[in-house]
Amino acid sequence: MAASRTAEVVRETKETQIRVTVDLDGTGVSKVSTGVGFFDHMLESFARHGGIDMTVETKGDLHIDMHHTVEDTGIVLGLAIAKALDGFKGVRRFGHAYIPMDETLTRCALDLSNRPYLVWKVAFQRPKVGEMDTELFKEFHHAFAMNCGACVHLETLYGENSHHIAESGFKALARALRQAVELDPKTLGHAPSTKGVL
Ligand SMILES: O=P(O)(O)OC[C@@H](O)[C@@H](O)c1cnc[nH]1
Repeated sequence: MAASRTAEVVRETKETQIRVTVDLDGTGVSKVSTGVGFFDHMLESFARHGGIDMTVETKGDLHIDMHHTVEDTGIVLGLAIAKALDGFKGVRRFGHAYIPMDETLTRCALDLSNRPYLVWKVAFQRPKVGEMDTELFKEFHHAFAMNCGACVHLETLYGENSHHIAESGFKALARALRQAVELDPKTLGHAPSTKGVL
């Protein structure tokens, strides 16, 4: 019986108080509450398409703006997934996904290298989606990648609608991650790296 790949991370600052739980071998059931409706929708989509059971409880200083809420949630979600992966042993390590949403096509390629990096080739035609500033989506993806230990390349190949561009990005990240965290019989028991450790 494989060890459970679950984790809980709690992070409290003067700006945000966040609790995240993940189960990497779930079926994408989520309970999300950040105080930002569109962001909740994106995180629910991330859980569903990542096949990750997830709870996200974020209380942030929204009276200032949404920046801390969105960025810090990305930090804690990244930390929780890295904690559940427990040294990346036995996983595929690499994942990629192409996600169409109507007129939009987005690509994500991801490496659980433990050398975190973000290549962001996503542009929006509108400053907001719902009540969210579109500039915050990069903040989330950057915070997530840095704290998950993932090298993430996310690119909108083409698209117009800002909802589709944002959501296809969360779906592409989720589907690429889902592939990367799959257990690989060829790497069980050791890290998938020629240097012997990630
Ligand atoms: O996961 P789906 O793409 O089936 O739908 C999710 C929901 O976001 C969908 O209603 C949507 C369609 N266009 C923008 N959003």
